[in-house]
Amino acid sequence: MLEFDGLYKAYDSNQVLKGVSFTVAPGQMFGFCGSNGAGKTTTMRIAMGLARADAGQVRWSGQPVDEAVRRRIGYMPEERGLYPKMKVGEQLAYFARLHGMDAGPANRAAETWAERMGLGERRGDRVEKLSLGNQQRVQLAAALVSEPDVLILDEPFSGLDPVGVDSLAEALLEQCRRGVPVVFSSHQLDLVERLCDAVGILARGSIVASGTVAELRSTTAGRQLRVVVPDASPGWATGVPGARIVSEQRGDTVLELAPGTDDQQVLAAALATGRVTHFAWREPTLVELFRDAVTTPQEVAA
Ligand SMILES: Nc1ncnc2c1ncn2[C@@H]1O[C@H](COP(=O)(O)OP(=O)(O)OP(=O)(O)O)[C@@H](O)[C@H]1O
Repeated sequence: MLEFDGLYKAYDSNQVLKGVSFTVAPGQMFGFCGSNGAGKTTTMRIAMGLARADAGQVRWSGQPVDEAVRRRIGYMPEERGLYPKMKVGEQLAYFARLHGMDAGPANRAAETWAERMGLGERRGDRVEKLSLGNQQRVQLAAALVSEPDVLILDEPFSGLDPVGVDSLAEALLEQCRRGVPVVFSSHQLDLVERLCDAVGILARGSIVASGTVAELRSTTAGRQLRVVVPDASPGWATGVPGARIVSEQRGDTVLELAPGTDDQQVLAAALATGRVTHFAWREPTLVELFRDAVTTPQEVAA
């Protein structure tokens, strides 16, 4: 288990982290979300020993993460960290050696990962000659080349084209299948929703929502119903008891139903205004859950 336990961090008077706690199980893909400046990078940097927490601890398998443990962590920093003049293959082998691999296996792993990230033909090129997206792939390969026990990746998908996203996603899912806990930060919430078994949303210095996307959905305040009545008179749902109109656009209405409200009453009201072509409960997307979590004043721990 990778545990982030009660992390506090202030930069001068800016109290960035106020008790950040979450756990990532072996084989779990954890999406770490939060607005710009919420403290995701700071949290990851603390795990990697690049920033010091004022309080709290990061543990792996019950042990505080120290330099020896960090050698077993594949990390992708937000600021990236490649040597521009070094060739792709040499660079990957170098990172593998840094993590303790011998020369032979390091060279083989470099070859394998260059190939897997679609960089096979660029192995002999200097990194600075590559496009930004391809440099990103090298950076990812550098995090994966030592077959780490844990992966901590700061916005690994940013800047990748759809093919790059797919090859990285597949590589990460494979790591999860090997039992590696993977935590990555991202603003691409559709991707997080698609890939992650668990999500943590950081806001106001702590995790305000965490769990599977299904769990986050079950803790949202109201249930939403989408009703389409193409010929409806505007505002038809205004008088339906327990229903609040969230949006209404040319007969396409989203309603939030208070607990205990009978959806059949809503259906009857809809039928009374015209022909109903769509009537279904609507699952909030992660984007909507995120907006809700970062704007809700009280903290919602799941
Ligand atoms: N070295 C530093 N010195 C002073 N303040 C810092 C330092 N590093 C980060 N901060 C501040 O800490 C806060 C959190 O920044 P951080 O980079 O961790 O957020 P983030 O969630 O990763 O944001 P983003 O999504 O924009 O990358 C910000 O207010 C930032 O200005």
